[in-house]
Amino acid sequence: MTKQLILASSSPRRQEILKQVKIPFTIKIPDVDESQIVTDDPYEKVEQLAKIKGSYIPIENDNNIIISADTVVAFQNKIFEKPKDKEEARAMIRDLSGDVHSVYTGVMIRSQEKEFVFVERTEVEFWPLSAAEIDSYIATEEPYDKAGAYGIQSVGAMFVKRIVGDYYNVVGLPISRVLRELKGF
Ligand SMILES: Cc1cn([C@H]2C[C@H](O)[C@@H](COP(=O)(O)OP(=O)(O)OP(=O)(O)O)O2)c(=O)[nH]c1=O
Repeated sequence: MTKQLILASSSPRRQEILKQVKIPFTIKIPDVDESQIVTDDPYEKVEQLAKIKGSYIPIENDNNIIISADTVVAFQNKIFEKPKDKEEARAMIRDLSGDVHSVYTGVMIRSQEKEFVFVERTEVEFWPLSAAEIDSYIATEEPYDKAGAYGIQSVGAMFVKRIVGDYYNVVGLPISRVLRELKGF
């Protein structure tokens, strides 16, 4: 029997990535309070949030497979989620400027029989950025619905000098690992 994939995410980027690999899926949006996870460890944070999001969606039959994810940016000992305003976005990009940070995405894959959770990390290096570059970027809509206040897939691409790891992990869904793990379901 064919499996029915359900993406438990409101993120348009995660939807786009899954569409790109031409797997049919439906969307259900988890309504969870992300602030309930209080930890200084980015790995633990995305792992736990992916689990909470994935567990929120009910499994209706044994064909259902649910995929959920959570992404954060980690720089030194700080975790950057979505900036709440312009000042926070500016502070995040300033911190990331001229330095290397990590992007962590936690993923949960869940069926009636089993569940599997994993975390991927991608290293991203930013060019040193001028105050004018940062100001013109935070004046756009782009930073505000993205962890770390930038989108590598959009205008934020101009900040990126180098990455090590899966590009799609930065955008919010490490698709090649997801596809590999799905074979076990
Ligand atoms: C670093 C980075 C993050 N992001 C996005 C991916 C995620 O959508 C978002 C991090 O927020 P998340 O809380 O992981 O996800 P979400 O709230 O957008 O969606 P949902 O919880 O419903 O699944 O940041 C980019 O689009 N590009 C980037 O370069």
